[in-house]
Amino acid sequence: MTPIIEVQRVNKAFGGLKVINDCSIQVEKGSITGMIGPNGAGKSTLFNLIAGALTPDSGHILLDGEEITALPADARFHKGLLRTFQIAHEFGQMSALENLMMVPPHQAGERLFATWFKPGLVRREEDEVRRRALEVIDFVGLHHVRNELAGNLSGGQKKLLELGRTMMTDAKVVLLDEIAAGVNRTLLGDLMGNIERLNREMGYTFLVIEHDMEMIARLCDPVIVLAQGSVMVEGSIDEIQRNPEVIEAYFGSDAA
Ligand SMILES: Nc1ncnc2c1ncn2[C@@H]1O[C@H](COP(=O)(O)OP(=O)(O)OP(=O)(O)O)[C@@H](O)[C@H]1O
Repeated sequence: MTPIIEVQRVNKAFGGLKVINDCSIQVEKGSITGMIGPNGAGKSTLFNLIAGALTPDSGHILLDGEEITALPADARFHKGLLRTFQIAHEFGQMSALENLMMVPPHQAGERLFATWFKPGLVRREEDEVRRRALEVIDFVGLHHVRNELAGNLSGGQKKLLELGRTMMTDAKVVLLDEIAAGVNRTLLGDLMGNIERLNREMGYTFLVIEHDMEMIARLCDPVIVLAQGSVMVEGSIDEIQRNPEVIEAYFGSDAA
């Protein structure tokens, strides 16, 4: 196994409340790893620690073998670790396509001197960004609404657009936080299909927090179950669903 994310014996408390408890996980490069657990288990806190929105009290976090524990979120982003919905939300008054074109950092068009002295270069880069944005909008199935204002898209279409914005970056690892919430089943099917394709065809690794078990079952292997801030079990969805400890944690002792 080649881990792309490693969380090593991480602890995090808020005031007196210990939320992450000597927690260690590994996410294998090229996997779609799921993370589930009862409410309050610490899933979002762990995501915040991995993405850099929070700093651990102790322990280490590695990306592709490199220690990132002390790096701020934007430095982690530039290393290819991306949390969806971390990029600013869509610009409602711009079209879906323009929203994708806004994503690439350091566009030459934004550099004043480049605009003055190298207009040809700026135009070429803009053409390239536009070509890529058109490819991406096809990929996420939003070609038919590419010229609609992003603010007029449905909630599910906005999530597809967000996934598209992820693809405009050079992300290697994407943290998906409860993306199924509020998305209708048809669009959710599209979203899952696109995540699978990004994984298979473009080598993205995903770490997914999700309450929607259908989505976990279709996409994720392995699945990590977090309880009280540390890993309770890890395995395939079938192993997880048969595990008496997991059943107990979710449904109480009566169900075990
Ligand atoms: N900034 C904070 N300050 C104080 N307590 C916090 C903070 N963030 C989270 N907590 C507490 O930490 C615990 C774990 O929260 P967290 O959101 O990580 O759990 P979760 O597994 O993501 O839960 P859910 O499935 O309900 O989203 C909860 O008891 C929560 O109240």
